[in-house]
Amino acid sequence: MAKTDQNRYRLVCFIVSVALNVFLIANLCISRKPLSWSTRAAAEAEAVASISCSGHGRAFLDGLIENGKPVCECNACYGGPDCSQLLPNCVADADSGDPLFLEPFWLKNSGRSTVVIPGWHRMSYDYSDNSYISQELEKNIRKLHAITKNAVTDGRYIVFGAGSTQLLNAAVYALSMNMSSPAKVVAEKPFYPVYKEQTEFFKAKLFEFHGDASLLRNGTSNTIENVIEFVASPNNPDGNLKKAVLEGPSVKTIHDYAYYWPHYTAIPAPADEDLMIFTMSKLTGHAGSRFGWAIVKDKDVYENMLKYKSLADSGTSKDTQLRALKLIKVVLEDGGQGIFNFAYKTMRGRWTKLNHVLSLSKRFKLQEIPPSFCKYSQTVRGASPAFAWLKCAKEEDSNCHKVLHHEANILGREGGSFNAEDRYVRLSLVKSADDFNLLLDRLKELVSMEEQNQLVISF
Ligand SMILES: Cc1ncc(COP(=O)(O)O)c(C=O)c1O
Repeated sequence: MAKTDQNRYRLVCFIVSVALNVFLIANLCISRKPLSWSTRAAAEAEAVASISCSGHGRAFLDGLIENGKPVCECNACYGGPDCSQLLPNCVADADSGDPLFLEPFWLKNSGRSTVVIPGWHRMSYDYSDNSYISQELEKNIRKLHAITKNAVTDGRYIVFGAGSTQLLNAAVYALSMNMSSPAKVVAEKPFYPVYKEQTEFFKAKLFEFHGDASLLRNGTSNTIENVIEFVASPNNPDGNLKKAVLEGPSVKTIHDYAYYWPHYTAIPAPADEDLMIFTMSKLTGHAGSRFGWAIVKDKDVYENMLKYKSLADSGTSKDTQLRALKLIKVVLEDGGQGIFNFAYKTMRGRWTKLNHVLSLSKRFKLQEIPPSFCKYSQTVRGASPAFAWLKCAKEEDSNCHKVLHHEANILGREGGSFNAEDRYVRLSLVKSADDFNLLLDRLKELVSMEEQNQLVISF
């Protein structure tokens, strides 16, 4: 190389190296820039998180304050200032479907899932496109279904609701608006009680609750007109994957997919129905945030649901939408692996333990759900339902809820609430570990009493 070329080469190297150093130092300075207005919020959040409630409760920023500190809110059956005391003779409450089993996942992922909401955040009724819906959230919901392989969203409209509860009724309104006579709203038993309760409570000229769908199926064909059928799959209470029992030109179906997540069921294929409803409550466990969404094929139905939403509450809270966006982004970060593995392992573990305890009983029978192939995990998966649908097998135990309550201090939900026989009782498996462990202990005692009684009889 000639001397002048060598000098030119050295000069270029020198300039590149100086530029690189300037860039790196500038970057370092920017990333080290101290936070300003958000530090106070972060300090408050960390202070409340550091309050110890013995692992049996939690203190919250908006909880009651005593001696200048938020107080511990204890899990059921625990008390005392730090929730360390187990309360004697406390009822094992397995009634509600409060999905607190997911709380440990979010405690472990506090950093990734925290949102800071400044006082000026989205004060308007609308987003800048004059809608009530965050486009970014809608985009991420579509991605979520694509990675989970549980629903088709291409070419569909999405409506947000205050939980899926609100969307269930919005869907009944929207579907019944174009029917020639009041819609008969039905569901095959056993069904989620809110379908009946809500339809009857919001009584309108457009629709009425008509009971069990299978009774209509068995009737004459002209009764299957202007019908709206609710189908929950997996079903609440029994965890079965279900299809509509009615079909025909004037039958509309609302597919409630609250539990169609890898936590609770194998995903056999993406759902591809005209009207599908999902909820954050059972996906991330944030029932308190009240966020659900409907995926709708028909434009008129979508617009009627939007109209319902606009008149009911002028759109879903922007704070809720921001939180939902953050949580869904955490789910998406690792393709769902983190939350879906945690949730499936927890639910599967609970189901296995429950089966083990009840396999020793002749008096109580659990529903059977066979293993099946899951498109999400690409494996065959054993059952992991959200609820146990327990049957009292003995003739005289005709009210299973009463049997559990009187003999074992367990609170379930009567079969009758689901339009089924009271010989069945639903036990929630999605609550906190404290709730589940107490339920399991009480069932163990009940089954061991059965074994002792049998020993006495055989002597
Ligand atoms: C089958 C079913 N659908 C809908 C809901 C309502 O959920 P949310 O209003 O919290 O979205 C529930 C809640 O338990 C449910 O079990």
